[in-house]
Amino acid sequence: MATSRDTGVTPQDFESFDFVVVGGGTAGLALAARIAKSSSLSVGVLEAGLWRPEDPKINTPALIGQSLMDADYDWQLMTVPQSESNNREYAWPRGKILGGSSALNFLVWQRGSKHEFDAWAKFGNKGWDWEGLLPYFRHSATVVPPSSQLQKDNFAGLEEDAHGTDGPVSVAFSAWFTKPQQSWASALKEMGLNNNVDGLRGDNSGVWTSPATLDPKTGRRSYSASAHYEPNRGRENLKVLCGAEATQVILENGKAVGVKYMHGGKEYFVNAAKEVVLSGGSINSPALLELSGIGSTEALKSAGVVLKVELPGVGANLQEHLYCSSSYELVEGFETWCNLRQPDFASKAMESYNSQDVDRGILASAFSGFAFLPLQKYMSPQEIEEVRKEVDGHLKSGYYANELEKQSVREVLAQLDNQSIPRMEYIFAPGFFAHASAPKENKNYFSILSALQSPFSRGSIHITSADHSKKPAIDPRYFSVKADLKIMSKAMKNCDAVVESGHLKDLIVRRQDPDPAKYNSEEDFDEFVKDYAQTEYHHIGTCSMAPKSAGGVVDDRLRVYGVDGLRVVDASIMPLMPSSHIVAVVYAIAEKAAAMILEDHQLAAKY
Ligand SMILES: Cc1cc2nc3c(=O)[nH]c(=O)nc-3n(C[C@H](O)[C@H](O)[C@H](O)COP(=O)(O)OP(=O)(O)OC[C@H]3O[C@@H](n4cnc5c(N)ncnc54)[C@H](O)[C@@H]3O)c2cc1C
Repeated sequence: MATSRDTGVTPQDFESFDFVVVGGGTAGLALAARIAKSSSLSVGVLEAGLWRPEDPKINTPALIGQSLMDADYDWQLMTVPQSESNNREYAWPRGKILGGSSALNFLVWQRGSKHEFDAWAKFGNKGWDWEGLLPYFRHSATVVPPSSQLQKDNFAGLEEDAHGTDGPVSVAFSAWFTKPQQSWASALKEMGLNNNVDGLRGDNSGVWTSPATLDPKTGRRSYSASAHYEPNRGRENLKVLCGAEATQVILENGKAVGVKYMHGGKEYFVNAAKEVVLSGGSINSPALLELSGIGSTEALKSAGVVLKVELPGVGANLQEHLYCSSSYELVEGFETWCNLRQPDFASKAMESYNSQDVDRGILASAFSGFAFLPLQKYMSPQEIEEVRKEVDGHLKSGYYANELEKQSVREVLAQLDNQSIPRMEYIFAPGFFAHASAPKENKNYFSILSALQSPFSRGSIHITSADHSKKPAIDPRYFSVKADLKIMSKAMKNCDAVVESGHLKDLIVRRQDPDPAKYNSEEDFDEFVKDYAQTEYHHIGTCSMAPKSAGGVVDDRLRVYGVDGLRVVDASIMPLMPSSHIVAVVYAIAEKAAAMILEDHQLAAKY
């Protein structure tokens, strides 16, 4: 059973603040801490989950995945059946814990392509281009450069001027690598991918080694509870109430004046003298807006909620990366995360992890091998033309819910020939990371995860009832634009070409997934993807930042249209998916939002 610690705050001392932040997750804690550090304004954070600072499942990097869909840590959400994915319901894990999804995530630290952020600005969001976000990417983290050995052996690199040197989140490179990762990177380079020394400078194309949210001093995960809450716990003007689930934002005369919440089975109200900020994440922020009467007439009517502010974009423009895995059995002689399944190996690994050595070994490691490709690297011009045609058809057919959805899709189409913007990601997993079969005992594997970076499908999230305890209907409409399926299944098929290169061939016994006895043709691979693709946990867009007329929910200062004193600050405001893992983007959004909020109250952020 997971243990938790008390933040020392009760509903009785949580009655009124200048700012009430809903959600002590990635963005919520980063924002709250920056405001509290920079001013004397008071900030109260409501978090549904508990604070678990000593939990090894959270702190130990290589134990990722162990807390997913577990009620002690996770909201345990599922999608509705996905008709284009053989009616599967996908699990959508989300952190329900202080630190939110940054406590559960896979620690990867990336930023995407600068063109994608420039597109955010193009949609009408002043100051949200790459140059406008870069200072906040820097403020959010302290990035430790790799050792010269790591640079030499594992292609790890860093251009120091692009990175933060004194931000709250600790970012560093894993010190443990499995040898086949180097061979995999060499094979991809031989196939024509560029060797990108540092993929975090706005050009993320090619093969590179990614850093992770690791604290090299402790060997632990660095996340928003450890980076933002713990160092600021003593501040008089910052209070965090855990185990408190917000159920409604209360509006008076068009202004958000506070939040109703449940704690210990009782209902309470907390007053917000200046503003309420929703940081509940891409699923819960739109749901809370709808529970509060803010959303589309249709969605609120069918849930039985009285409409207070008509805002049709709430819950629309849902975008998600998906991935699907290929697994490969390795010949004898390599060490991988699979070894951690052996009790002797695992206990020795735990000893070195606890030993305080500089290099804490395998348990302090995270995913680090990445390749980002344009479609042109594995699809023919004719196949790319078919993608264009199909998406063009959807643009004309009424498939997309609003102008922003169309604009964001048109942007991807217009840039499809720009090969510096990746559309596919390959992740090297140093272990068994597949879903169609189980690993064989005492065998080692590596896996290649093929992840769709610029989905054309758009979905939605809406509440189904006025009762906050009922789960929302999550409908990403996976593969409703079939091009998304083709782009993924062709990328998976292309993995064969990668592993058959001279660099890897002799290291592999066989491909285990997709099973070569069953999956060979292009159609077989399509079926495999439909049956086994998984969420990459990167959900965005449901409270998009864009002009209201296009379907936006917040303006470019993240203020909710039609309500005073209410903002949304989390992953849900991204109008177009970046081609990267997104936690670094969420932290940058929170840092930029804190600076804007302080500015709006005639104050300046302190770094
Ligand atoms: C399993 C997993 C793996 C991932 N791997 C990576 C990765 O390796 N790299 C990467 O860059 N990204 C990764 N991501 C994505 C990234 O971590 C998230 O996109 C990001 O953390 C989201 O931040 P957020 O602030 O929007 O939401 P969250 O961090 O999820 O925060 C929302 C918080 O609000 C709380 N909350 C919600 N509703 C209420 C309510 N009504 N009342 C009170 N509290 C509420 C939640 O409990 C939560 O703490 C992963 C995500 C998951 C789940």
